[in-house]
Amino acid sequence: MSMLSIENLVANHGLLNAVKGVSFSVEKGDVLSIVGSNGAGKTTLFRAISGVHPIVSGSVLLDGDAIDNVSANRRVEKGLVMVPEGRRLFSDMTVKENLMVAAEHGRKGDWVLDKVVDALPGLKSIVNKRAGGLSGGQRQSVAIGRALMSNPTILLIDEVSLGLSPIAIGELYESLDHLKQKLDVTFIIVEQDLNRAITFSDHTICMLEGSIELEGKSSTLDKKDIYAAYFGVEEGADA
Ligand SMILES: Nc1ncnc2c1ncn2[C@@H]1O[C@H](COP(=O)(O)OP(=O)(O)OP(=O)(O)O)[C@@H](O)[C@H]1O
Repeated sequence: MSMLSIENLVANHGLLNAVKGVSFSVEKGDVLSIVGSNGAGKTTLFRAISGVHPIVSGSVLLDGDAIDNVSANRRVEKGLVMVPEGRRLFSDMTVKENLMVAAEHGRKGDWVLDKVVDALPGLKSIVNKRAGGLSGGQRQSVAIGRALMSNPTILLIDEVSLGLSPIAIGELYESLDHLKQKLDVTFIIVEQDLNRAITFSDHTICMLEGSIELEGKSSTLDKKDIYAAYFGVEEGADA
């Protein structure tokens, strides 16, 4: 049985059909990257899986059980945790306070403040700083740290590297690689940087206009095919 199965999921924004019957499964310990151009439906899909965006039809199954009627908070308690696009930190609170909020509301487990602070780049030196004054890389570290405080079994990270400097991206992926090896966590990431997405993941899905255009093992997918799927180029056309 797959750890997470998405079956024919449909989600709208008003009259706009943003996710058009998407299906895929993720096995325990697997890393899945979702790529696709702006507006492909990646964020809406993530939000629907997390329970913060309503689904029109289809189903989300966690360990074989449909969780469609389970609230977003309960999904976090079950281990399904999302790092949203834009990080969404409490700007007036310190890093530590941001992390402790998640500890109160998430699953209990090994991931406590000291361990989280040690696991992510640069957190130690900013733990008492206000989140509002942090750089993009620092904010992303705190956002991922906050998710870890909920002791996730499945961690969805939307737009891992968007808006970050190359140095911050390098440091962040170094930590994520480390976490991937050490942690019993299944990762699903949305990543604009195709090379990072492919290198970090076991499987890749490319979305186009709300549907899955291409999917496969990251190590065997041809980058040319991914680019074609990304931009919706017809087979045989010049990419
Ligand atoms: N709040 C909203 N209200 C109306 N339409 C929306 C809203 N959010 C997204 N959309 C539309 O839904 C579609 C899918 O958007 P979504 O943000 O899920 O795509 P995405 O692949 O995550 O793109 P991006 O990389 O730009 O975030 C797009 O056509 C987008 O314009």
